[in-house]
Amino acid sequence: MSTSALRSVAEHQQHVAALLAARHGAGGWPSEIVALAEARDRVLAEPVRAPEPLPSFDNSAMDGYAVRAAEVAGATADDPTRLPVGEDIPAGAPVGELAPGTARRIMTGAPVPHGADAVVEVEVTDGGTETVEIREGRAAGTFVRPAGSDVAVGQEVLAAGALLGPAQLGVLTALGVQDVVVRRRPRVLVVSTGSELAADPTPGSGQIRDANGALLAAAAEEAGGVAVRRLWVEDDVPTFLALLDGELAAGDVDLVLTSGGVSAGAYEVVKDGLGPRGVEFVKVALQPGMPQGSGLIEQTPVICLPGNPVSALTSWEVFVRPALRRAFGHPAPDRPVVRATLTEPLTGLPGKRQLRRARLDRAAGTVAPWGPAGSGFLGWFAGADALIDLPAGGAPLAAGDTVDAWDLMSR
Ligand SMILES: Nc1nc2c(c(=O)[nH]1)N[C@H]1C(S)=C(S)[C@@H](COP(=O)(O)OP(=O)(O)OC[C@H]3O[C@@H](n4cnc5c(N)ncnc54)[C@H](O)[C@@H]3O)O[C@H]1N2
Ligand code: MOO
Repeated sequence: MSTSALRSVAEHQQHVAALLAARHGAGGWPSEIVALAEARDRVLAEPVRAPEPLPSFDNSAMDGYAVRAAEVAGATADDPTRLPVGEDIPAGAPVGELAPGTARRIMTGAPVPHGADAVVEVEVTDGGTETVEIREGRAAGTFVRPAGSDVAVGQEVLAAGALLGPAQLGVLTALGVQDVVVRRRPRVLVVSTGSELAADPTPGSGQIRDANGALLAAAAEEAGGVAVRRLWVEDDVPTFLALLDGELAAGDVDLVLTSGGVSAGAYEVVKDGLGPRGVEFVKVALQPGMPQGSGLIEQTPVICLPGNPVSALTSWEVFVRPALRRAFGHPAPDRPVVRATLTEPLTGLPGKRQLRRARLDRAAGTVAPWGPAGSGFLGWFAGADALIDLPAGGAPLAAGDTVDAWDLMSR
């Protein structure tokens, strides 16, 4: 096939993205309520407003003495102010009172007593427990963290679309939020095709294990989805279609991901089975990942990836992962792309964009190609952590030239 007949990577990306974006129609991606403890890495479907202020009471920012600022205003090292010390206020103590003309020892995070309006840090005192010598004045408000000074009650603390990571789960816990409305995780059905795939852990002659099922299920989960089921089917069109129709009847799948059976051979079960049902099979100007299929079966997006495991995983990264994450509203759908310096010469392909497995040295800003370009080298992929993105037709690159690299360690 001449390269001019190939679909561009960008065009196929748009095609897959449109199919996934339309999955739930005008109503948008469905949401569900989950307990905060289950909400890590989920995407908020609705904003969260603070049900209470944070901090919830005025508290001390320092270990020191709660005082009335006016009473210590003139204190200096040469002319300190001496005050009697009342009851200690450790963190966890209830809010109390500060009698006029006194100070109370107070610890970081402990409630500032009524009457006090400043905290003098222990370092500018003599640390006394009966009486205290204050050696520097402090303006009203000093070292007091007022209630609501971080988050005001009713404030939108997190917007719809926020990803719930450590800081977000922390603030929601601090505010007493117990459950959140999040986008439902996309449900991915992973179907590996090929009569060479062994059901048994010890493959017979000519048989192999289902690497694609494992890597695509893991990829779906890494992207924020759920691999609802992982199936294998032999190269038999009626069996394949019966399996698919049965699975889709349940109506609980957002995306069917097949691998294998899409190229030019005699037993192309996916292409032969789904082509007549309206799924489009094209060749994309990409290596690895040239043969691709995409379409709808029973309103469910079906993306058909090539069988070579390196091709399947690269195709996932290029076409499916960003589109799926965009569809359910993930705020960071794309892998970060870094500009890095090649450690050795590299030449792309005349008519295809090429994604080469590579290792990034993030500190040095360098990238080393990792293994051969062919799509049969899954072992090399397993040792890589980046993909060098070589545009089609690129001139030979020398060590020291810069390239774009997709950082597969960053989400
Ligand atoms: N005459 C041509 N042959 C091929 C072409 C072509 O244009 N003309 N394209 C090549 C390219 S590029 C790719 S990529 C592959 C895609 O082939 P299929 O999608 O049809 O995949 P299969 O033939 O079923 O398998 C290819 C390869 O991958 C292994 N495989 C398949 N499934 C799994 C799995 N679940 N786990 C592990 N390995 C798997 C399979 O055994 C084959 O070795 O076609 C080229 N050929
Ligand atoms: O497109 Mo195939 O993925 O080059 O090996």
